[in-house]
Formats: sequence, structure tokens, C-alpha cells
Amino acid sequence: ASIPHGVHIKRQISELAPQYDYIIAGGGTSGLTVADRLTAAFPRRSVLVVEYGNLSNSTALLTPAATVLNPQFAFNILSEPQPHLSNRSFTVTVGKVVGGCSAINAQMFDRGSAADYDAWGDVAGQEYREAGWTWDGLLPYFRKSTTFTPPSAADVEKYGYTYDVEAAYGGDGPIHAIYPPFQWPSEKIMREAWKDLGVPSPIEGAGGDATGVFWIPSSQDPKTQTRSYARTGHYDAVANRSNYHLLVGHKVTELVLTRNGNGRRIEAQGVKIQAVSGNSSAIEVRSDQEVILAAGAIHTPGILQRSGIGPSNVLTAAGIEVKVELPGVGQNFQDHAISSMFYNLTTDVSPNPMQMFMNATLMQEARRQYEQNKTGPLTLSGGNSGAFIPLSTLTNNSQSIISALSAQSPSAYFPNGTHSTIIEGYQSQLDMLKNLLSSKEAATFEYPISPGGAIPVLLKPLSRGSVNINSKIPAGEPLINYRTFSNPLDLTMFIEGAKIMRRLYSTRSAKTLGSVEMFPGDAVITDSEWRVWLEKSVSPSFYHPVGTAALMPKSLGGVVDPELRVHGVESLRVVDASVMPLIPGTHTSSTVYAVAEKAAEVIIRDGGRD
Ligand SMILES: Cc1cc2nc3c(=O)[nH]c(=O)nc-3n(C[C@H](O)[C@H](O)[C@H](O)COP(=O)(O)OP(=O)(O)OC[C@H]3O[C@@H](n4cnc5c(N)ncnc54)[C@H](O)[C@@H]3O)c2cc1C
Repeated sequence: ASIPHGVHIKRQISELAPQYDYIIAGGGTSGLTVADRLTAAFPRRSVLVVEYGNLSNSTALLTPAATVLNPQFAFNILSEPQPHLSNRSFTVTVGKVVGGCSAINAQMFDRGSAADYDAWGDVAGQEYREAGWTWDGLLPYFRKSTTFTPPSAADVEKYGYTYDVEAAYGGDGPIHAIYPPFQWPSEKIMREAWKDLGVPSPIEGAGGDATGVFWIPSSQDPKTQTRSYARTGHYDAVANRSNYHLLVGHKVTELVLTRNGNGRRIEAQGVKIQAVSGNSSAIEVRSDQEVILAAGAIHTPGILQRSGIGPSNVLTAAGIEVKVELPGVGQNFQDHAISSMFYNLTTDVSPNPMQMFMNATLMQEARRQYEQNKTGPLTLSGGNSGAFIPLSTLTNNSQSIISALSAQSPSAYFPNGTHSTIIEGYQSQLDMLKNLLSSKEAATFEYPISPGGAIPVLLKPLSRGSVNINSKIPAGEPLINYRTFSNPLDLTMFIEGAKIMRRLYSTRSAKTLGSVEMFPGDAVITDSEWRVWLEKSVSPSFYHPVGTAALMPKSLGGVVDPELRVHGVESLRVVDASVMPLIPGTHTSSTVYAVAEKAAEVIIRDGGRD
């Protein structure tokens, strides 16, 4: 309740102005970042953000340790059954509240390796490289987006936090990055266990070197020890700007497109907006400058496809007139698949999370510490360190995996009828992925460090999925097809990624915790047993959907140009996680903020119409 409500918050379409300069679809991580920067840069231009969810002051969103997958704040959409994952369907969770996924995420605030971002420019080509879609091009925006506050000397001494402000930070953006004033003692032991395996530990992971075991800050406010997210950073402080309107509880259903120049040019001139509750019909609201899509990788493709911009087969099946044939919309879908092994720590050090969760008195004490002093275990969010391991460190088989990749024919890993430009783009990605999988400077697996947890995360997936409108109910939720393991080398890599857990938990350091493997346990030894177990247990998502409106030329199945304009449509850009052509080896929020900061600068530099 201490957070002020926006002065210009709107809850009904009737409260809107007849038209705006910029209309942003989606008030999440990227949408609020861009809205903040545009309203500041153009005080005489108006910006409307349309957000599906509501503005919530729930403490569940602000308290780091709280889980917020609750449907009040999140879309929970059932995916298509996954044939390579024992035909299971999965719940796809993305944010549905002002702040989007940044309001519900686990606050792990890291970045990928320089090589991960250089690969974007290399895959997309010279024009994109020159426009700064590379590590060097993005680093200023990573810095700009964030204020890093170093931990106290006492916490550095106690937990061993390391960081390098010069390499990674130095900006004063409104999203805070900190190290919390608490870690469980086993954290140190598991970090040591990785070192026992010979894995290096760089002092900073956010300066372009994201391999080895390093500390990961939380997106958290240093004073209040509460979540720092797009709403607190990019909305609350600026909500009283008279040129900034936020409409909540409404969705953008499609774009208003007009044909200019004797029908040769198509331009976005506004959006259709509909209330989420009730059955009122959609109303058109016009934009004088641009429409900016920021509905996230799961919902941005639907807005385009419903408007007639997308793959003709998908649009035609849904009875939608093809206005701009753009085969890449909704394709190139990527996420980080994960597996969950589990170790019982029979001689775990005290205190440990299990004790706290099992003992009401300890939990009460943790709550008291947090409420009274902003200290203790409840200042911890998803965790603050991870091991990021290149393929060649993981296994002696890396060369044979890369040779098998070189021998692949890209079209074999797509459904029949996939457009040739998508296959071309995939070929370009595979060429780059060969380099990344061979490199010691880019990670192929992540292992978040948490007590007893053993979660291999595949950071460089080769499989590509899709997010398309449902032809039977185009206005409804999309058909989400991860197609995890459709490229079989992903499963081959996963077997290696899982096996290293056994080496880790057999190290001298991990042994001190008395680790006993509970899951999958002794029944899984051979590669074929791993294969069967992984098909039954892998989950396709680490909540990092990206790639469905990729920054690549149209000839490579891309959707946006180097200035984030949708190919073939004027006055329309995409600024959210959809634009990442290749998923980076990191949790994705800090990259989304950097992309959005860069997008805002591109739009501001463009200047628009007088
Ligand atoms: C549970 C979870 C845990 C995660 N953990 C981490 C983590 O620890 N670290 C990390 O770095 N990343 C994490 N992520 C990922 C990260 O938060 C996202 O990649 C990033 O925030 C996505 O930003 P975005 O702007 O693309 O989309 P979002 O932030 O999702 O914004 C999209 C917004 O658009 C709205 N919307 C959707 N459709 C419409 C429509 N038709 N009209 C209007 N509005 C619409 C949505 O309600 C949403 O608010 C996590 C994500 C989740 C879901």
C-alpha cells in the first residue's frame, strides 16, 4: 500500500484519450521500460500502455522468497503434448500483471557470455552486427538498465561474494542488483564441490565471461530487500507524468493496419483493445507515431498473426486474410529445458532450508528477521550462484557431438511444409551453435547452486518450436509447441549434462554433506536408461521463452529489422523477449531490460513524425 498508484491509471476504455502518439501492447518487463524512456524523452507526446493484468500491491510480489505462480498474476497455458517427452503437456507460465514476468520471476539477475550475444549479430548478418546486436553493442544498455549496490564488507567476508563493478556495472538505471544479506552455509560447500571438479570461478559473471562458478545478483532493492522489477523501477516513480497512461485489465487483440501508397505499403495505425473480463467488443485506439509490441514471446506472435502478419498456412487455416506474409512470426521458439535430480543431504550443515520449512518456530523467526530487520533467509530469492559449464568441460564426447551436428541436414528437424527461409535461418544458427558448443567461453549447461538441488539446464538447445494461434479459436490462447528434443542431439547433450551431477555429488566437498541420490537413483546407469528417464522427466522450460519474432532478415525467417521494425510493416516494432534470435546462456530478464533500453534509444533517435 506504500506504493503510489499511478495518477493516470485507466481501468475502462472510455477513460482513454481518442488517440495517442505511441501505443505499447504489454505492461511487462520490456513494455514498462520503453514507456518510461519514451515519456521522459518526449514530454509532449503521449504514450498508452495496455496491460492484460492488473496493478497489484500484493506483498507476495515484493517478498523475495514468495512463489507467485498463482493465476492471479500469471497465465498458465497448457502446451501441446510433446512427442519426445513421453507425450506430456506442460504448463506454460508467464506474467499477467503490471510488471509482467519481472513481477513473478526468481530474481536471478545475470547475463550470458559475450559470445552468446556476438552470435546474434553473426547469425543475423552484417546489418544487424553493425547496428549493435552484439555484446559490445548491448553492454552499454546492460549497464544503463541497472544500479548495482555492492554487498557490505561483512557479507563479503561471510559468504565470499565477488564482483567487478568496472567490468559489469556503473549505470544508474532504476532496476537494482544486489547480493542479499544471507546465504545458507551449504552454498559455500557446493561452490567448493564445483571447484573440486576443476571448474574455475571468475570474480564476475556479468562482464561477458559467463562460464564457471560465479555469483549472480538478485534484482532486489538494497534498502527494502524487496523485489526490484519493471513496475517499481519504470512505473511507480514516473506514473505521474501526464503523458503516460496505463490501461490495466485489457488486452490488445490485433493491430489496426492501413494500406498506403496505392496499397503497396502497410502501416500500423493503432490497436484494437478489449476488456479481459465481460464480453464487450474490441474498440480501436489510434496511434500517431508507432505501435510497439511488448506482450512477451508467448503473446506477441498472436497479436501479429491475428492481424494478418505471419505464416500464410497458419493464417489461412484460421480464416485470417494474409496482409503481410512473414513466415517467421511465432517460429524459432526456444526455451531452456531442465531436468530435476534430487540428493538427500544426510549430514547437511545447519541451518538449512529443510529445517526452516519443517519447523514452524524457525520459519516464524525467519519472518521476524525479515519484517523487523530485512535480514535472514527470506531475503533470498531463486539463488545467487550457478555453475555455467561449456560442453567440452562436461564431457569427452564433445567433439563427436559437434561432428554429428555438422552432418545434420537442418530440414530434418522441422515439420513438413516449413518455409524455406526458416530452414535457412536455422542453418545459420547451427553454424553459430557449432562455434558456441566448441567454445570454452560459452556455457552449454547451467546448474543453479541450491542445497540438494541438481537441476541441469540446457542453455544451447538445438530444437526449435512454435507459438501459433489456434485455428479453431484464434482469439484464445496460442498453441505452444516446444518441440523439445526434436533435434535428437539435445537429448544426447542432456545425458552428459545429467551425468556430471554424479561426479559433482561424489567430490570431497559434496561428500561432507552426506549426499544420497534419491532421484533418479541406482536404476539409471547406462546411456539408454538415462535416455528413457530424461524423456519421462525433462521439462521443456526454465521460464525463458524467446525467439518468436526474431531479429533476423526475412530471408532467414526473421521478423524484425535491426531497428526492431516488423519487416514489411510501417510504424510497428517489437521490443520484448521475442526478438532474441538465439537464446543466451543465462536467465533472460536482464537481457530483456537491455534490449528494451536499446529499443527505446532507437525509437527516440528515430524521432518519429513532427
Ligand atoms: C516463473 C518465472 C521465473 C523466472 N525466473 C527468472 C529469473 O530468476 N531470472 C531471470 O533473469 N529471468 C527469469 N524469468 C524470465 C524473465 O522474467 C522474462 O524473460 C522477462 O521478464 C520477459 O520480459 P518480456 O517483456 O518479454 O515479457 P513480460 O515481462 O512477460 O511482459 C509481457 C506483458 O504483456 C502482457 N500481455 C500479454 N498479452 C497481452 C495482450 N494481448 N495485450 C496486452 N498485454 C498483454 C502480459 O500480461 C505481461 O505483463 C522468469 C520467468 C518466469 C515466468
